[in-house]
Amino acid sequence: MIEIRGLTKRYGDRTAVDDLTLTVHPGRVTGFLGPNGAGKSTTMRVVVGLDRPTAGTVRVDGRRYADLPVPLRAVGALLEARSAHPGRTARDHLRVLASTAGLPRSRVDTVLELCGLTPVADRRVGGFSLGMGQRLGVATALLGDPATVVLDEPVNGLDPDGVLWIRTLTRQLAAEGRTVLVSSHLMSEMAVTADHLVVLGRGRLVADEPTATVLRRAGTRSVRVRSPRPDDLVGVLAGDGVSLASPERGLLEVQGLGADEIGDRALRAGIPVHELTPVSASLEEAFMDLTRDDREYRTDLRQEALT
Ligand SMILES: Nc1ncnc2c1ncn2[C@@H]1O[C@H](COP(=O)(O)OP(=O)(O)OP(=O)(O)O)[C@@H](O)[C@H]1O
Repeated sequence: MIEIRGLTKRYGDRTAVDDLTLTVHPGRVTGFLGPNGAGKSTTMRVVVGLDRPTAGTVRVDGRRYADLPVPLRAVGALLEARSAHPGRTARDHLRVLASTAGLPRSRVDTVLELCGLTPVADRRVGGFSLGMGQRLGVATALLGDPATVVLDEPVNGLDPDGVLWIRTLTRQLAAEGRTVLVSSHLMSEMAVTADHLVVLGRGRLVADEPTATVLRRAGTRSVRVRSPRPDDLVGVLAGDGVSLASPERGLLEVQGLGADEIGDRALRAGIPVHELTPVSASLEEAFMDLTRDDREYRTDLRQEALT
């Protein structure tokens, strides 16, 4: 379990993480979402002891990172910075780490196999593709058979097979009862991988809830209604909690009422309706809504949303 309490991290006058309180529970995959610069990597670096908090505490299985007897056994991490020496083979890289941490040598073969690296285990890391490097990073994270696994953007650089592999692996790790925190800036990926979502915006917690709840909320956003008597329709629909917009004459976008209620009210008032269409938000739109006020690089995100 990861317990983050009142975590603030500042770099000079820039606040990367702002009073974050969060518990990441075992037995499920927690997706850590947020636009670029939201503070995900910083939080993860603090969790694994690579950065010191400006304020607040982080505990893994009830202990501060510095107090963990064998950190690699407690928490394994894939972070953005590559640390493998390019001249070493994957197997040697893992062997050195295992012997430094006092881990059994047998773990090296186990994680090579788990990460699909057995066929390339004796190749130099310098010649690895981005995807193979990413797999080696995951192998390194799992070397200590840790109860907590932290993966920062693990699908970056992976081909579709690799993406599927990460999805299956993270779910398997969670099913084994581990605590699994996986960051991404893509809601669509997290929606199919994570049981629970934590969303950051500008270093602050924006959402912390089951993926199913986010998806349900993203379900139906508004209803498009076409009528030759839009003004009369506005009269019967307007009210508390209802918002109405008319992007063109004869067309209303209604939020706060379901299609059935709108149809019933129109019928009672004898107003003809020519179209009644519930409009769903895409997952990316739901995510954009959650973080609307918290985006640091708006144009970047728009471009991503289009791809
Ligand atoms: N070492 C550092 N020195 C100065 N500023 C930093 C440092 N690391 C992060 N920041 C700043 O802190 C903020 C949060 O960055 P962070 O990398 O944690 O965000 P992120 O959510 O992981 O985004 P990304 O997906 O782009 O990595 C950003 O504004 C970033 O520029």
